[in-house]
Amino acid sequence: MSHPPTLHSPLKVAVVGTGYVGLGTAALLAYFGHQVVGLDIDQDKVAMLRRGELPIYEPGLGELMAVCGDRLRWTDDYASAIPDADVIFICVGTPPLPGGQPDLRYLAAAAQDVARNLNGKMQVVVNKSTVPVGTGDWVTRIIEEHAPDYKAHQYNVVSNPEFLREGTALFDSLYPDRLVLGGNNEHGVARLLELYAPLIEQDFEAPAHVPRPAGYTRPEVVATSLSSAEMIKYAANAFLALKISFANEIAGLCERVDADIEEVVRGIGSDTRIGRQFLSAGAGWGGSCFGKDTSALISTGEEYGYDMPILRAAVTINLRQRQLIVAKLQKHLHRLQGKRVAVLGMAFKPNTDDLRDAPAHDTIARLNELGATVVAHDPVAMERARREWGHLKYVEAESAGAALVGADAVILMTEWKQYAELDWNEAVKTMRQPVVIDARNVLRGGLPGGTLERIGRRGQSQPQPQSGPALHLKPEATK
Ligand SMILES: NC(=O)c1ccc[n+]([C@@H]2O[C@H](COP(=O)([O-])OP(=O)(O)OC[C@H]3O[C@@H](n4cnc5c(N)ncnc54)[C@H](O)[C@@H]3O)[C@@H](O)[C@H]2O)c1
Ligand SMILES: O=c1ccn([C@@H]2O[C@H](COP(=O)(O)OP(=O)(O)O[C@H]3O[C@H](CO)[C@@H](O)[C@H](O)[C@H]3O)[C@@H](O)[C@H]2O)c(=O)[nH]1
Repeated sequence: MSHPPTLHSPLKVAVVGTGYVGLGTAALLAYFGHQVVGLDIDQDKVAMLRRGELPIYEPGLGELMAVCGDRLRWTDDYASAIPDADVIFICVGTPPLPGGQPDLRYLAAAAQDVARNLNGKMQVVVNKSTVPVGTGDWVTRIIEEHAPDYKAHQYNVVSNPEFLREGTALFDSLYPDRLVLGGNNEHGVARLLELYAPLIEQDFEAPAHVPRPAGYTRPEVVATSLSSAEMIKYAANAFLALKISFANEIAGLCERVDADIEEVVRGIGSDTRIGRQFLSAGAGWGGSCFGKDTSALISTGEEYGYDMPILRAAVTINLRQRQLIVAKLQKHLHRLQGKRVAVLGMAFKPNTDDLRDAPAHDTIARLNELGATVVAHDPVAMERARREWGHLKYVEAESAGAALVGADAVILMTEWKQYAELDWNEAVKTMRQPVVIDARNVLRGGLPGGTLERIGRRGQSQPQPQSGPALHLKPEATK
């Protein structure tokens, strides 16, 4: 493991909320040499972190934290974290309310507790949570109301939205495309530039387990107004979600006209104006952000009497995509009552145990409704599913191979590397009916002795003779 940089002016940082974003922020800043305290009201989380355990599965994060030593500590006590901090990041959750708007109660509570513990000496409050435009000003007002030593304009909140992806949080944090800093608090923005200097200059030794990619130089610093920074975060996620829905819509047409979405995407994505990323057709997007943030943007539009038809369509296509998976199953198995269906992958994407808005949830729920017996497996999310998916009926499988034994069909829901690397030609021989629904377009080639359905690609509706071409991996699936 490599060593962190020697900072000329380490700052004291408090990170409020130790979810994916809070942990990523705390680890990054401590790695850069700052003194960081992570604060959470969830005492179990704090106890785990103090024991050196991670409450989430995020590759490489534990290793990075381990080299930070006593530059990184954890607390549930605002009074021990806030008064000493030069910079305070708010990273609490903003989950969706039933109407689509974000629930800002955690943010309000955190802002009040931060305010009550400020020391009146030019501390900088930074919002990293994803919030609707105008929220930063609202947080400033909360601080004005609750900070005992408030001085006019001193605490104007700075917005520093986060763009990390779960599963690759460290890579995204160490080598970001851009750093967005929004606000009219000159002192605050200057402090953030100082805090992020190692990142902006790329003046740190890359950790051995997250090497700097070839050709990467430094992030672009995008300085904006507070409102623009808040809007950038939503617009970025909405655009990525839109790209995926576009690919899925075209994939549906490909199936009907006998074209192949993978070839089409390669063809359009090689145009640099379009780009190849986020055009993988499949079960659609899930996770804690895309669904929540597209809904939040649509509901902000509604607040202003402004319709957002493109975004509404992206959401509709995403829902349709989830239904498509079971429809493909019905095409081969017809009535699903009493059929045994293996589901490989529960998390919303590989390399995370996050189950929020995972497409697998809706698939299992629908299979439950239709009376199928579900056998499910995930390399890391099984335990979390036990806690969070108690309302679903499924049998846990010990391994992917075990899930397939005696099954009438298998749905590959999450493109975990180990699923792609299964010896599929052998595995399907253990099934009662060798029907494979590849909902992430990971498997290539034919499936001798089996029936393969994919998204937007020519499938293989009948078992092929054993002499047919064997399956091999899509190259990206092994990265
Ligand atoms: N998950 C991601 O990949 C990601 C990426 C970019 C941005 N975001 C945004 O960042 C924010 C945080 O997301 P997350 O996924 O890290 O959330 P999370 O739900 O994983 O974690 C939030 C944490 O905040 C804590 N918390 C709640 N109220 C608190 C309070 N008053 N004081 C202290 N701690 C409190 C919770 O106990 C929890 O540990 C959200 O707005 C999200 O949209 C998330
Ligand atoms: O071509 C693609 C790419 C992704 N997905 C799906 O889209 C979802 C989201 O994937 P990804 O964006 O990789 O993960 P997140 O961790 O949700 O990250 C998104 O949401 C975060 C929270 O706001 C942002 O910070 C990130 O920049 C943004 O990429 C997952 O279900 C993926 O399976 C596809 O279906 N096709």
